[in-house]
Amino acid sequence: MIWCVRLEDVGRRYRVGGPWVLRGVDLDVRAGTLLRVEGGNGTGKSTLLRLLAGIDAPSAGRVRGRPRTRGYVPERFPAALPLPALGYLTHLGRVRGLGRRAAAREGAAWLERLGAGQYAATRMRELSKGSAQKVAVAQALVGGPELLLLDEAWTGLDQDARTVLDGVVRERVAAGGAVVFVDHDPARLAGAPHVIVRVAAGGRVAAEVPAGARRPAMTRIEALGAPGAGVPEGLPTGARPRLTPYGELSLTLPAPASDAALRVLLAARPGWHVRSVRPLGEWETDEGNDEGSAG
Ligand SMILES: Nc1ncnc2c1ncn2[C@@H]1O[C@H](COP(=O)(O)OP(=O)(O)OP(=O)(O)O)[C@@H](O)[C@H]1O
Repeated sequence: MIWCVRLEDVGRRYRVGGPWVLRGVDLDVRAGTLLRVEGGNGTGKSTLLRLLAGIDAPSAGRVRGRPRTRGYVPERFPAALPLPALGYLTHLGRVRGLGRRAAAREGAAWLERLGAGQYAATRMRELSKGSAQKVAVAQALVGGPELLLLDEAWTGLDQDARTVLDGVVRERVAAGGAVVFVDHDPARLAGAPHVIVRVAAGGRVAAEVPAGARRPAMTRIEALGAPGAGVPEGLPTGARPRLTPYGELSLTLPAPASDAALRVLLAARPGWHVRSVRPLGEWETDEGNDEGSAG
């Protein structure tokens, strides 16, 4: 099974000699999976999400293989900005590599979908709490992040927007993204998480697969290209390519994304000859993960 980001023996404390908030944490966040993080107040759930997001660094251990595109909704969104909502989203989209028009289009679409389209031109600091939270969610979604981290992102949203966010989470996971969320409502996305991560006081973290949950279906595509060919551009989120100098390509990816990957291979010039497409066994591993970089 492929992973998207991995924590290895990670510890975090906020001052030298201070108490460990997280300690000895080993955790795989795999492509195409939904993880729910649980634990009492102050146990370190937000700290865990910040480490996964890369906006905080571990005091011990390491983080490997963080995907390039990440979206993060913090527990408290700093909304007191003088920018209009859509201007802010467009700016973020550009930071994530979209062109100006594409970034503006995507930002507007997310505002619309979350029911905040009428606030596109409103300065962020003038937004109501609920509308600011919609912008907080939209900013995490612009650019279609491979890894999405939601820290109580539903809090403050109206019921319609909560339902939209539930749907978006399911869509991201089905498209091969990984989503990690914290929410105080135990019924949030009930039955959907593939993994429950429990953070205990003292910083120990245990991950378990809930009864009845199945690993997401994965596919492996083998293809042959020209010797020396590079990895084709535009592969879907969550696709892990391994390529030999002889042009032998092995792609492991969440099953729902396999059609999109095949389209990329067939449209590429010079082309790829697809040799096989097969479902991966539920526990089959992908040894090709070792290229993950230290974070
Ligand atoms: N920037 C910081 N500086 C110092 N201590 C911090 C910092 N951030 C968090 N902490 C401490 O780390 C511990 C864990 O905090 P964290 O916010 O990660 O917990 P949490 O499980 O998300 O809590 P809650 O459920 O209340 O949101 C707390 O004791 C908190 O006071």
